[in-house]
Amino acid sequence: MKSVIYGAGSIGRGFIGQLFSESDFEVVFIDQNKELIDQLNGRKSYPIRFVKDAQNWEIRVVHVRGIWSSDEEAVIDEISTADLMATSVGKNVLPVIAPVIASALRRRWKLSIDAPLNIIVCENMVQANAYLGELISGHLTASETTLFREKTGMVETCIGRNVPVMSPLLQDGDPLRVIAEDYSELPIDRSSWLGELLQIKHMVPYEPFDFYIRKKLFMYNMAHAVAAYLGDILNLPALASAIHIPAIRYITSKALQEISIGMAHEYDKDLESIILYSDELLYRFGNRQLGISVKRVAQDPIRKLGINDRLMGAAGLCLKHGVFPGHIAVGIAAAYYYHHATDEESQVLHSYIECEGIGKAIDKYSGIGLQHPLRETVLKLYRMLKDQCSFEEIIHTAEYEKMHP
Ligand SMILES: NC(=O)C1=CN([C@@H]2O[C@H](COP(=O)(O)OP(=O)(O)OC[C@H]3O[C@@H](n4cnc5c(N)ncnc54)[C@H](O)[C@@H]3O)[C@@H](O)[C@H]2O)C=CC1
Ligand SMILES: O=P(O)(O)OC[C@H]1O[C@](O)(CO)[C@@H](O)[C@@H]1O
Repeated sequence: MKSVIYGAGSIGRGFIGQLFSESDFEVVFIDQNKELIDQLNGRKSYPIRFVKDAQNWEIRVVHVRGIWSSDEEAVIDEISTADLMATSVGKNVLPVIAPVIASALRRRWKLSIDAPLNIIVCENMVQANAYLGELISGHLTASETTLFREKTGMVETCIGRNVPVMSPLLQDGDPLRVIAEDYSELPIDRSSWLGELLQIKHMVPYEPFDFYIRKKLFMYNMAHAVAAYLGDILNLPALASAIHIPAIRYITSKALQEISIGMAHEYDKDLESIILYSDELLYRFGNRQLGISVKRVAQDPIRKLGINDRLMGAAGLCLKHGVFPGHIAVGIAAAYYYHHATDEESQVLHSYIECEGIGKAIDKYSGIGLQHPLRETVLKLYRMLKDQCSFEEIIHTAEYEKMHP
């Protein structure tokens, strides 16, 4: 049985590749990084080093090879004959790979391969599966779109394992090595899987799935983002260092408390178990060995400030249930304040704020218009950050705003 993974980066190699390989699939990676592909083809295996507190241990992922994404004919050939597929390229890259997947599916139908192809879409986004499905349909005719719906499962998941961007230090002498957390569950939305489930190690089908995807994005990713944007203000390179700063830990844990209440109400879940998950997150964020950088977590602030993404999506859910998300608002203000020479989106955001002002920016990018209940709070907090107020003053304001929404 053959699996194809589009994207041989942190999650491709550091998570999905391992699970597919350990489930006895051959793993074919597609990536634009030619050097990486050549190395995978030369060695047919790679190491994953798991790090936890002071311990670490290594496994070897075997039965792998690679295809360079510019060799489009080979890519189409591999996808058209795959038994299972996943993507882990980043949300912004999905429009680039969609036409190639469409061509591969067309080839598959021409070859009369009748078995459904399930594509697990491993990107940090609510309904990334539907999004990629629409992008693919955009390259198919009406009758092909019908075939697409009948024969392709666009599978929704949420990735809980954290895998850093690999630096030479983390690679520790092997460019193929990936460092990872040992968290292994791969939850999927059962209703989006077509046909009989394949046996994939650690894959757990859930139905309904909404709770799981929102728990990941609005709790894990939201809290990670809050800590990262605040950590950047202190020029901290490592996320683990940020979360060990008492004021940042306090704001992040209060933001988690806000969304925990929102989530418990929205999904009629036991608050205690959600709070336990929040505590687990704060602990996991402190894993220094994992080498997660502030820059990686903070990257692409425009995407992360989107109305349904981790910050505004979480804030919206809180407001829906009568919880004023004053501490999540600190994260939103800090994301608008984020400005890095190497982060394109932060450059665009910064220029827009310079020209049009922060008021117009929060309306345009996060839908925080004149009537929005968070508007005054975000504006106030943003200005405080700009005036270099201390985190203690920011916390004081966030708490005042909570009491006087
Ligand atoms: N790293 C993590 O801990 C987690 C990441 N995710 C999500 O997983 C997805 C992938 O993230 P990472 O693996 O961290 O990113 P990454 O940057 O490490 O990997 C992406 C890979 O895709 C390749 N790529 C980019 N454009 C391509 C193209 N046009 N054709 C072929 N290959 C291309 C890159 O060369 C790279 O190897 C993202 O959507 C991310 O939000 C989700 C949860 C955890
Ligand atoms: O991958 P994105 O969407 O840029 O978001 C980064 C977040 O995703 C992760 O890679 C894990 O979900 C974290 O490092 C961080 O919280």
